Amino acid sequence: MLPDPYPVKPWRAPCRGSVSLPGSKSLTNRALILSALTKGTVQLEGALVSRDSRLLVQNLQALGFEVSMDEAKRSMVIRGEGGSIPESVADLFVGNAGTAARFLTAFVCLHPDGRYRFDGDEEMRKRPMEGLLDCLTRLGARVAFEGERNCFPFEIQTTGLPGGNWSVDAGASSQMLSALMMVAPFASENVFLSAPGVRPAFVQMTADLMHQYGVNLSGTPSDGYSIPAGQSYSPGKSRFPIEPDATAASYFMTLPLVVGGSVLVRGMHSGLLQGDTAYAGVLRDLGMGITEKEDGLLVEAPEVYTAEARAFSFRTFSDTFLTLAAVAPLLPAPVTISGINHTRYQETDRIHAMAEGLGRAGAQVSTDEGSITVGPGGISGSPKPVFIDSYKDHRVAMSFGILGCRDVLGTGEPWLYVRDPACCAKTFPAFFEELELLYRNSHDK
Ligand SMILES: O=C(O)C1=C[C@@H](OP(=O)(O)O)[C@@H](O)[C@H](O)C1
Ligand SMILES: C=C(OP(=O)(O)O)C(=O)O
Repeated sequence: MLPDPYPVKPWRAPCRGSVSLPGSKSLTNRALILSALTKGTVQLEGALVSRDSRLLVQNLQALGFEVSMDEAKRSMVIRGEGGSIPESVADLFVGNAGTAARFLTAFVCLHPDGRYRFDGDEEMRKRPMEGLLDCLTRLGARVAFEGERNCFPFEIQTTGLPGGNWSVDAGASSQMLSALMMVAPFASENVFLSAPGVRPAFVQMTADLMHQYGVNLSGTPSDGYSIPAGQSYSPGKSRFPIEPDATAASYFMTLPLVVGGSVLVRGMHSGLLQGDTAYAGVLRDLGMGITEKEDGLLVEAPEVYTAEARAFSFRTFSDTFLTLAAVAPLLPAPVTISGINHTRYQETDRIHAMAEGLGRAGAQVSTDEGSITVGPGGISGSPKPVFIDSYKDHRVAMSFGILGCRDVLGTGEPWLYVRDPACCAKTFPAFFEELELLYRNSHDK
């Protein structure tokens, strides 16, 4: 059990060594859905074992699928039902997992005569579902809301999916489009699916993974996709490897900026399916050394950072904006991060959470609806401890966990405390343990 609040240990030595990452959340949860739609058994290797993937596994089990998990081996075995959903009635709980919420809502609609009740955490009850529910309703589903309209909890009555033109307003979350793409091959006729203005990165990942599972679709995130009916999913091999999580990588890639030295982030490279690999480009722009090695990405602190104001759009890899925002006060000039208005409706209002935490740490921060600007300085050697509220958001906790590694007091004594560090369990249960391991490795003489 981690202490709460968690005192982050400041580093007295430059970083050295390597780190291994958990499996990608986005790929694990997509592969679980696609595997459940195959006609055979698929074993996922290197899968993410965390709250978000467990929720998807438990819900698939509640829907009658055979799914087993070997946590130590990071392996999951799923028996697909070829596009059928065994149970016609189930009670599903999606926690605060956006992927589970959106993917499963579309997935259950494959049942020709189903009735499913959905609920989630209090925070999930506020997250956007409207575009997806509107589209599914137009396709024949009926939704009864227990509380606020277009929010969890609700009961959805399903009738199977007709083909034709499907369009979805996925501006609030690209997961709504991904959810519909994955079930579209089982519609009764060919589907043309469009979502004008969608953020493309995770949609491209969905298309790529569908290809890897043997399904034909043509198009692009911005133009829409044609998805022929009558296809079936099969990865063409019984073991399917899951990439390491590129968003999780961002924390350790940023560590040398805070403490100096270098780190090898195992398994990371620019050719992964995950759009969040683009974060490496931001670090490179800031002057960090990024070298592709055979076994991962070597990230090195530069001697000096460019002392000019910087502006970055994080629109297509916004899960990593928190990582940069947290350490921005340590840079010599202001940093503006834009394109992130949608993150106000994720695990928490992320722009607010980051601004509030950085303010507590003494940083100069300004925000508007879709951006945050963080000035240099302000993280001074005040002996007063800084307590960071995680807002139950794993990425807030992990980002500030990296900032706390800077030895601002010059004594090695903790100055930054992360409240509710256990919220990392959403995607990276061992985050603080991995950070401590790297600390020990770097401080070993
Ligand atoms: O499809 C996915 O796996 C994801 C899409 C993104 O969500 P939004 O499209 O809601 O921004 C991202 O923030 C989330 O962590 C994972
Ligand atoms: C936005 C995120 O998660 P979710 O899948 O719940 O949308 C995230 O992991 O940063």
